[in-house]
Amino acid sequence: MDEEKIDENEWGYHGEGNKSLVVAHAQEVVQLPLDFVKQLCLKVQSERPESRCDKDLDTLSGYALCLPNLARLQTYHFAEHRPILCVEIKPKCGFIPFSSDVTHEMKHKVCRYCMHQHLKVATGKWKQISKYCPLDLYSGNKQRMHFALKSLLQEAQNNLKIFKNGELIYGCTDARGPVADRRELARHLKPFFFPSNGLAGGPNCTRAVIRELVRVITRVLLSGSDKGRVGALRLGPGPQGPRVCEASPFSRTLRRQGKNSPECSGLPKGCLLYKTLQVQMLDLLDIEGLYPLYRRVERYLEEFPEERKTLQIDGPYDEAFYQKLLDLSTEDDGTVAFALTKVQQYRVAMTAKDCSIMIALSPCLQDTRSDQRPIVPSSRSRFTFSVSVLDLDLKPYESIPHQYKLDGKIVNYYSKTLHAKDAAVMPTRFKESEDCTLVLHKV
Ligand SMILES: O=P(O)(O)O[C@@H]1[C@@H](OP(=O)(O)O)[C@H](OP(=O)(O)O)[C@H](O)[C@H](OP(=O)(O)O)[C@H]1OP(=O)(O)O
Ligand SMILES: Nc1ncnc2c1ncn2[C@@H]1O[C@H](COP(=O)(O)OP(=O)(O)OP(=O)(O)O)[C@@H](O)[C@H]1O
Repeated sequence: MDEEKIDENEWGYHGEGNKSLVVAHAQEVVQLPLDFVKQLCLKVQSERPESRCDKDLDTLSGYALCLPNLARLQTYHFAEHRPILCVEIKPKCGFIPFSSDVTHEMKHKVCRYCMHQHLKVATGKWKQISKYCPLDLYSGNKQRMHFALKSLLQEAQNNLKIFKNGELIYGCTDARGPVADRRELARHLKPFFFPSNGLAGGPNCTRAVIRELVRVITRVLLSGSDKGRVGALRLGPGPQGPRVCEASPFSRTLRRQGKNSPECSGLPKGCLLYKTLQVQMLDLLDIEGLYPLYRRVERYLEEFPEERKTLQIDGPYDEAFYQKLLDLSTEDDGTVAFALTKVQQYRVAMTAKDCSIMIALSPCLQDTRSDQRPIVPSSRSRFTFSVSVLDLDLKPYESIPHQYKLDGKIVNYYSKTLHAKDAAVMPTRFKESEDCTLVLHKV
């Protein structure tokens, strides 16, 4: 920061430990010298993935967000000398739309993530289709959750990153490939999960280590107390819409085995996944039902542009804004007020559909008690952990038309791909039946 401009009044006492005194900046946003920003840009340029380099850092504003490093443990700030593992998951939308405004039948069967995969591969964003399905992760069923996490480990895309002591050791920077392979990952993880035994290397070791990681992450994701205000956003007695996505390889395998649908355990109410899903489900109408309401607000704003502030389109996202989110009625009375409430709820839901969960784990000593801090056990180890949510800046009002177009594109492309696949299978079927006919001919 520019020394001359640093003002002590913008800083406040935060706390202190044995060695450090911690002060926090009054704003979130901090001011930076322009030269520093320019130099920083040059320094990090070579490390940026090619696919992101079309975007330049804003070197002229001189402002930046100052955030805690969530790859570090958030419950135990002064234990930084202990090794820290951090798993970042971007789970995406965990439910299938239940709105009656949905016109594409496919959207009631296959989740958006699984459909979107086909478009992403076709456009070269990723190389191959992932077996990950958010509905498996959000199912609360351990078997399904393990499958979802293993699928993320196979094909991380931008949905999984793993950091060791703050440094990225596993994940994808872009379609050109992963940062490391599973064997290398297991080598990094082994001291965390098998600290004192000489587990031999090789594929069995890799499998054992990955299994431990998957189990620990599942336990953490299912943990949590039922505190916090998100409880107020509960959408009724239980989850709505289908609980299984027809495209998930997990449910497809079960169907092939004659089991209709996998067991749905449901998520414990206090856990972060449950809370995230509740917020995502504020998207009550789906983009198809929402878009005409957005148009209504737009028409109103065209006529009364000065109202933009009163309607809190660009914030402030304060108590009054929060209170409006609680009105879950879907009965349209034709007013701008109704349309605006649904638009704002949609923006909040979209934010929750795109946020990331950071799970930081640090091995703890055998005598650490779980009433001192949250602890998750693995077979041979115990970890103290913290869970944080990242990327919660509200999705802009202006992105709604883009959402509407993208939705149509995703569904149409998916339907077209399925159709093409069916058509490709058909001639084979005819061929098979012709072969059969030949066998049955009289001789
Ligand atoms: O629309 P989606 O589902 O593709 O989500 C976008 C993300 O793509 P993903 O599917 O996760 O690979 C996309 O992620 P990437 O930049 O592709 O890693 C962004 O998070 C984007 O948000 P924003 O527009 O930058 O605020 C996200 O856009 P929003 O739809 O959340 O606005
Ligand atoms: N406070 C933080 N602590 C640790 N890592 C962070 C923090 N904020 C961001 N990151 C890292 O930087 C990445 C990008 O951050 P973020 O998702 O907030 O950017 P974004 O531009 O909003 O991305 P997108 O729009 O693609 O979701 C995250 O995936 C995470 O790995």
